[in-house]
Amino acid sequence: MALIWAQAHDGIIGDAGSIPWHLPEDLAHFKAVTDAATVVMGRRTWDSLPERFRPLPGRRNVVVTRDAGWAAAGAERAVSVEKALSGDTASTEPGTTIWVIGGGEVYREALARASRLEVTELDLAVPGDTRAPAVDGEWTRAHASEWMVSRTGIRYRFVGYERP
Ligand SMILES: CCc1nc(N)nc(N)c1OCCCOc1ncccc1N1CCC(C(F)(F)F)CC1
Repeated sequence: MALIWAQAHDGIIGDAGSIPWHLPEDLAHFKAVTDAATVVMGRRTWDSLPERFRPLPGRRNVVVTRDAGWAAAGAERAVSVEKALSGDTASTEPGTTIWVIGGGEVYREALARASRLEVTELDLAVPGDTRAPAVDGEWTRAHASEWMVSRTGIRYRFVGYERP
């Protein structure tokens, strides 16, 4: 299973339930990487999705929430990341990756079982209340693009990590 996120300086990924920047190139990257896969997200991330992307088109959407009464059109519910990964969700066709797409709590819960990280790094300092999980020494960097400049002027790059 893999995690994908976009972070500014200090690992900031969100502020008050939304992403405090607009980086169109990252949306395109996210769309391309997670296309046709199964995505697992926390309920707050589900709520943060723009209406037209709820559910994320062309993907199985699994929402992690302890609220047994929660339901939403286009979403499957799981009580934990563990259950989301081991339930019938995991029966997605072999070879398709399960992508954990946010937010902070779900990343932390999923990291221990992840073998791949796709991180968009933004050269941007913004205030935020949510941080990406720490990427420690167990991870090796599998790829890193050169720094690019977004049409919005933000410098960014795509970095991938792997571990056995
Ligand atoms: C893109 C934001 C993003 N970037 C990376 N690298 N990793 C993520 N985990 C991630 O957060 C996905 C869930 C939040 O997503 C959005 N939050 C606010 C506005 C828009 C979105 N997107 C736009 C693209 C859309 C499509 F279906 F086209 F992919 C899905 C919803």
